[in-house]
Amino acid sequence: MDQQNEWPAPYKHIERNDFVHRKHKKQKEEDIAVCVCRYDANDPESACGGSCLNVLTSTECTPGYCPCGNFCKNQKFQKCEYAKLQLFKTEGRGWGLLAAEDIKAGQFVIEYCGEVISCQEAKWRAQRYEVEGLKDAFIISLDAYESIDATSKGSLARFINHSCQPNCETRKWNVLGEVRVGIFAKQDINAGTELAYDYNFEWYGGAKVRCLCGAPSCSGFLGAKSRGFQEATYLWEDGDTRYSIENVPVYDSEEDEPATKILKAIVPVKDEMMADDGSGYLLGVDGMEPILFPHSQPISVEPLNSLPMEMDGLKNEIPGEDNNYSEDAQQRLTQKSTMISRIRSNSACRNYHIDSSPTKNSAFYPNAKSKTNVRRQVNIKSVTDRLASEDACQEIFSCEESRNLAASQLDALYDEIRPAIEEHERDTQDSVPTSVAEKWIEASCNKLKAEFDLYSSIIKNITCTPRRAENNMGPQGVATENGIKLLENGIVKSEMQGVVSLNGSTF
Ligand SMILES: C[S@@+](CC[C@H](N)C(=O)[O-])C[C@H]1O[C@@H](n2cnc3c(N)ncnc32)[C@H](O)[C@@H]1O
Repeated sequence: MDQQNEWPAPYKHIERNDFVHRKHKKQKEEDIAVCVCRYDANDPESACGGSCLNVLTSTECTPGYCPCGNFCKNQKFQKCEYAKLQLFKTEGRGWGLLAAEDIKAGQFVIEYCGEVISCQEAKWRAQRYEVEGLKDAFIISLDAYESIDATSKGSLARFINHSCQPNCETRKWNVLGEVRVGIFAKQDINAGTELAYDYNFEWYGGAKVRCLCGAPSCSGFLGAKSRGFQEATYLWEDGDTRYSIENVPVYDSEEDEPATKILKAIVPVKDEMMADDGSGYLLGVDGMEPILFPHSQPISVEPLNSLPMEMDGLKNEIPGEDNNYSEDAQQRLTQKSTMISRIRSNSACRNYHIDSSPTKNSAFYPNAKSKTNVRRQVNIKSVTDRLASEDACQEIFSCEESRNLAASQLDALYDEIRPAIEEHERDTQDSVPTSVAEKWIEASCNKLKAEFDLYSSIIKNITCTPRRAENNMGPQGVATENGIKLLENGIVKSEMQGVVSLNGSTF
């Protein structure tokens, strides 16, 4: 067997993500989530087990802040608490990874490490790799804005193949303020079983690759449901037989199929794994426990269990069709008003997202319509022109003044915190410090309250105070230019009779 088949293509083994387009974030003290666990020597679960508040929100405890100190069990990414794993050569799917010990359902298996790059860079790289003829794709999506590329730097997780009936899954965790991707067991996995997860929605391979997972419900291609896959333009090359079905043993019936498949395993000893091949790359798995299997001895690999396929539940938040406003109305939006459109809490990160770029989504979903908060502006003067009561007009003007003040305070705050927002947009695009978000929320609430007071005052005074004489008003019952439609048959008609009808009562 030549060198190319004997070893995987060289790559640098890392156990921490390498940030290529930005710096690693420094977690701010105010953003550290501290749990309320207390270590109890008689109960190992007490030190940040399944009921730890941080575990429940997929957040690792921060060393030095966790009340359980060194007993804390919720620092698995940070401490690289991986399962024992074994690299092996599959039939037809290149290299794969198998469990070298029994793994429990839910157990953290390994982190998917690589270079953290922007999604744009991921697209470029995927195209470049395809042009360069790389058959294996190692880019997975981290979030809407970033991807992890394990092509030239990565952890052993880069060798985990895809299955449409996987025994593992990816989960995102917040570790010291950064989102990291872990491979977790979906079920109990016996030693010797190949590990696999469903690449759908994670897949950023440029090329369409026929799936050889062998599952009865196989979708046919890798990542057939993912975004990267749909954008790919791939021409199947005639000579490309690597992933052809012919290369895979076919069993006519269950009796024909051996209970365990003997596969060629690569069983490097630790020194070999860490050996520098002189090219600047380290082959294999430094930092791992020595592999259990003796050198060159064939190992038995259990086929993946045939479980019903579980579809990834990922929902793309593509704005829907529920926009009741006209194109004109949308165009009237100023950029600033749309900048302050949305603050959403991010349960995985416990931070807040201040969306200053409403058009951002469209870059990723070119066909998606952006959902903007269009609000009709009320022409206050046109309303007060219709009211005979000076007090009513004064009340509305005063509410309007408060609303304007709150709006300008929000604008000023935006200018003040824009550097922080923009820094985080560039860095993670996903979060800003809690203190910034809190200020923002407070100012937004003040503005909303002021708006509410203003509109309440308008409605109250329109319905409960006398109007000016009809010849001083616009078309009867309809204030066309301000978007408020006065009730034609109820209030106005009653008012002309000298009474105002409210909820069916006559005053
Ligand atoms: C993340 S790598 C996995 C490790 C890879 N097998 C190797 O040898 O380095 C993903 C690549 O493995 C191959 N692969 C993974 N799962 C596969 C499957 N179910 N069927 C066919 N090829 C698969 C594809 O070439 C894919 O681009």
